Amino acid sequence: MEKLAFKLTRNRWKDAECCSTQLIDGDGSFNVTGLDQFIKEVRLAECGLSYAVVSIMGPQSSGKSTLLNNLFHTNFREMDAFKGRSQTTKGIWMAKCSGIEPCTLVMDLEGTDGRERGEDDTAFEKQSALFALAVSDIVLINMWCHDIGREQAANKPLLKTVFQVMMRLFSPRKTTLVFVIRDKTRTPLENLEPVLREDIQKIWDSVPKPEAHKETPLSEFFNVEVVALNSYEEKEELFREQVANLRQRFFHSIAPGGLAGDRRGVVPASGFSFSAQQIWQVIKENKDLDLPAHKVMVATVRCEEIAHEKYAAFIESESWHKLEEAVKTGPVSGFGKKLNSLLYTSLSEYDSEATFFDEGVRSSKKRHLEEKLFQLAQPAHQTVLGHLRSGTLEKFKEAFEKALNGGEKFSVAARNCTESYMARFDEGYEDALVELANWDSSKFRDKLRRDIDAHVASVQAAKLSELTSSYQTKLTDALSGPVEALFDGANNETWLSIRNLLKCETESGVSGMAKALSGFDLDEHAKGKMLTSLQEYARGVVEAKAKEEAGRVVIRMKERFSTLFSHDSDSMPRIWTGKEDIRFITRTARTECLKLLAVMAAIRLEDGIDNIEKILFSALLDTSNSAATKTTMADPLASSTWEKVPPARTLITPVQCKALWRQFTTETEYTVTQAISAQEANKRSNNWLPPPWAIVALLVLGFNEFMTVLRNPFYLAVIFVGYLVAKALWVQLDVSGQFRYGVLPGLIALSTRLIPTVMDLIRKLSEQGQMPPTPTHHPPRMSAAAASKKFENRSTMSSTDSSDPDKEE
Ligand SMILES: Nc1nc2c(ncn2[C@@H]2O[C@H](COP(=O)(O)OP(=O)(O)OP(=O)(O)O)[C@@H](O)[C@H]2O)c(=O)[nH]1
Repeated sequence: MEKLAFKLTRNRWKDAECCSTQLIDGDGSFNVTGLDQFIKEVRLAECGLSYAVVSIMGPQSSGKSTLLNNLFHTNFREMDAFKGRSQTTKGIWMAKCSGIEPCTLVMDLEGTDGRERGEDDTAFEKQSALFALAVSDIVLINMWCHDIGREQAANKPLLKTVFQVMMRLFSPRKTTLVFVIRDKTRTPLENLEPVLREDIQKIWDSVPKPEAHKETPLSEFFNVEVVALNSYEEKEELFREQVANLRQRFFHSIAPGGLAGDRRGVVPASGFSFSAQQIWQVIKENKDLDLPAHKVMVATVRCEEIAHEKYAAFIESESWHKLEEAVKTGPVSGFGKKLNSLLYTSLSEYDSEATFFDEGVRSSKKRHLEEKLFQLAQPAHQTVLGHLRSGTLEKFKEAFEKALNGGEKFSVAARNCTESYMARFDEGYEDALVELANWDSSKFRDKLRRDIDAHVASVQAAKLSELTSSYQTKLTDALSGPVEALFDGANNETWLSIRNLLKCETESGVSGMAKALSGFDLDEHAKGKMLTSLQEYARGVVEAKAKEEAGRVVIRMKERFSTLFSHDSDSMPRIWTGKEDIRFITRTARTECLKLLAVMAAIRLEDGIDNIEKILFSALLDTSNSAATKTTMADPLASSTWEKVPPARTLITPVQCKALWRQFTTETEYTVTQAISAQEANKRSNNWLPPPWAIVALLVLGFNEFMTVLRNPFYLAVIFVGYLVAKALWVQLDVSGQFRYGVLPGLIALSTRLIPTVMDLIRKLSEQGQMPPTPTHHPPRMSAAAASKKFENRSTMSSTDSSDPDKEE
């Protein structure tokens, strides 16, 4: 039905094309589709504000369509003259005036006073009149010439209606009313017009007006023009001529001074369809029509629509898709310009389409569109900046590492690389800058700067830590071994030597590190702190070593005691022959051990004298300080602190010293006892002669037997042989050696060795008896085995009693 209502017809006006559509049907339904199609066909949207709308009102079958078709070369349906007067135009029709500039639309309204609707049905008449007044710039009022001055004129109710509804338009636009007098009589127009104007004024005066317009003249609302035409039916030629003249007045009707009224309420052409729909809806709902508010409303809706269209077009555009995809994979060269151009195109399209709408609405909707577009595009921009930031950071790291590996000073490398890569970021930042959006993306720059600084700081921390630990290792190596060696030979000069060593090594380490630190961008405070820390570390190494040595002081003391006790002044091992003064040796060794204990008792890295050694000697070694004295005096070691030595520097407290000394003496006592035992045994072994009284008694009592033996050579020989045998057995059995450890062990050892030794002797003697006499005087050459055996025997003999030369003989 709606499709049918729209027709594109080639009318009788030769080459001109005329479009027309039924805008509102007889039932008051608005033909939205038909109108939109019509607007598209006549390309009304492109007209902006350059278009005009003309309507015609008048009694039914008064030749309205005929007039419009002749005047605007349209193709409205006309009544067939031969069928009689009946209604042909239902509702409101619209067509484009052909050949008139600017684009002029004309509306043919259903005739008033129609028999088809019945006498009382004036609702549609009023509605269509109000619609025509709200939408049109020019309203033609078609009237019969013979109705002028008549009380019962057909157009009187129509005019009343027009004036009444005009009051319902808030701040209405000034409309031009062109009264077209049809079937002009011979009465000249000059005479007819005053009568008509009088009629119009009367009607105006009779119309009830709101308080605000009580005194408002007609001219405030309308420009009244009067035109008279001869009868179309009777004087067609003349009619056409007059119509052609009238047509001229519709050219450039919207220009200043043109036929159209003021243009205050005009809506842009692209909003015409929506505006017309809304006006009709308001009229149908019988509400007051506030044209200014309506204009804003139309602007709002249309601007919103345009903005939405532009936004959708932006999203769908291939350029945007490409750009959006490209930024996902990495930085895009010229991103800012590309995005800016896309945004600019979209916004300028909006501007050009919405240009004729209310400025306030237009700007606000543009801002909204901008916001939406920016919101859509900003993530892509941020992605680009994200790529730029992370890429720059990675490149910075590489360049920085390369510069450091190339031997550049840390601070110089850090400064140069930072400046260079921040500048590169700024270039990329500029490239990605979207002028229209002017997004504040400084946070990316700030973040990059923070990341670079953090990286530099972390590398610096690592390098400094590396440097510190290298110097610490150097100091540990330089101090640990020497300090241990110094403690090993602890004496009164030990701590002085340690202090000198510490000072020397610390100074060397600190100066080396200070030189290395000059390459870093450190303030004096931080530098000083690091150097102090190194000094403290060196001191710590010494202190730790001292603590470690103090922990094993008893072992050290025992070693020292053992060395001094068991070796003489030439470091030769002692043999306890009995001549040694064990007491003196023990005391000397213990004195040295006590010195060691005194050295290890406290850390002495500062100059200063303490009396630890004195206290230890007086308490532990001084023999004059007898037990009696000790009982009367307080024990100087019954304390947990040393005088003049703070607890932090104390390694072994007095009480601990006492306990350690006790442990030491107990553990070394056995060595001393062993030495004493060895000495006594030695003495015993060397003292085998009987006591002198026994010798004297033996000589006195055995004098006669002795003389008998001396006088008898046989006895002498037997005694001599017996002596030799006994002597051989003594040597073989090492009798003196066996009895060194006591009588019982000596007897047991001898009993086990006696028989084998006797057997061996007999065997040797028998071997010597069987040996043939030597042919020469030279000593016989011994076989290797015999020589070896002899050597063995000699060495056995010498080892058993090397100190006794008689035995060897
Ligand atoms: N007397 C006279 N008749 C005319 C004139 N113009 C047209 N007519 C005739 O009037 C009749 C109605 O013409 P339309 O143009 O259809 O009139 P209308 O006002 O459009 O009719 P509706 O649309 O039905 O209201 C036709 O028969 C025309 O020939 C004129 O100037 N004088």
